[in-house]
Amino acid sequence: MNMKVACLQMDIAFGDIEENVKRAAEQLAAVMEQEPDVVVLPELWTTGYDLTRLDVLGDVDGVHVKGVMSEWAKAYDVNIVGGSIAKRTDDGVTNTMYMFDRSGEIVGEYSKVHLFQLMDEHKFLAPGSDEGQFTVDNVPCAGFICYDIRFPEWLRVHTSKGAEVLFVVAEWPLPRLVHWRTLLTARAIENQCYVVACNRAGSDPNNVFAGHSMIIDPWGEVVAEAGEGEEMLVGTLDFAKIPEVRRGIPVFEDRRPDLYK
Ligand SMILES: O=C(O)CCC(=O)C(=O)O
Repeated sequence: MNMKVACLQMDIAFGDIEENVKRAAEQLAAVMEQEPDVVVLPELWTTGYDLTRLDVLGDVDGVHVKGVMSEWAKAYDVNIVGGSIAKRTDDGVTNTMYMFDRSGEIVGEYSKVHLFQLMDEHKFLAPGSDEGQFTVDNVPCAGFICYDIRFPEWLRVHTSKGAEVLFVVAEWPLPRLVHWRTLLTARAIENQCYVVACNRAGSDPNNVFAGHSMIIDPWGEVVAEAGEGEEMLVGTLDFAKIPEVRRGIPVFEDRRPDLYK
């Protein structure tokens, strides 16, 4: 079985939700000509890192943007891994990913559990505590947000439970591009699964972002990689590769959970 995935590596207008919804809608319409099964958006794609204004910009219970993405999924008959948005509740603002199936139903929700202190996330966001497991056309998947990829044990929790595709959405800065590429590749190799990573392009008042969205196979080979600018990255996952790689090097059988979790 194959699955065609598309990452919308968009530039994000700082704090301008209306403009960002318009930009995403345009990229989505354009990429649908390639008939992907799944479309992935970047982290905080409606607001960017406008952290000091998230108490105002945050989407109350995610209702507005959930509605927009649900309509897109239905209209295009496509699964959507909805990047993340600032979700506002009485308990604070979370950096939250919503996943939709082709009928526009929400099939998953995940709030970033590792907040990135270097960019002050811990001062403005509340951490999540739930796992981001979901299925796309019956394939078990999991969602992660940016800094999460520095915590291999968190991704392993999900692959141990069967995830075959790890979707990563990010606003990863350019100065650490080498970490982005290396960590994503390592996560694919050690988990012997696909990694689909959608980063943003462009800059905000504090950072220049790396782009370089990537699709990596279970052997660690790059299926597709974007450049630094705005781009729609499309690639095909071939699920026959997962058992092939796992048969060759049976990492999951050889683990010693009696010594470590
Ligand atoms: O870990 C990094 O270097 C980048 C993380 C990040 O930018 C984020 O989590 O938003």
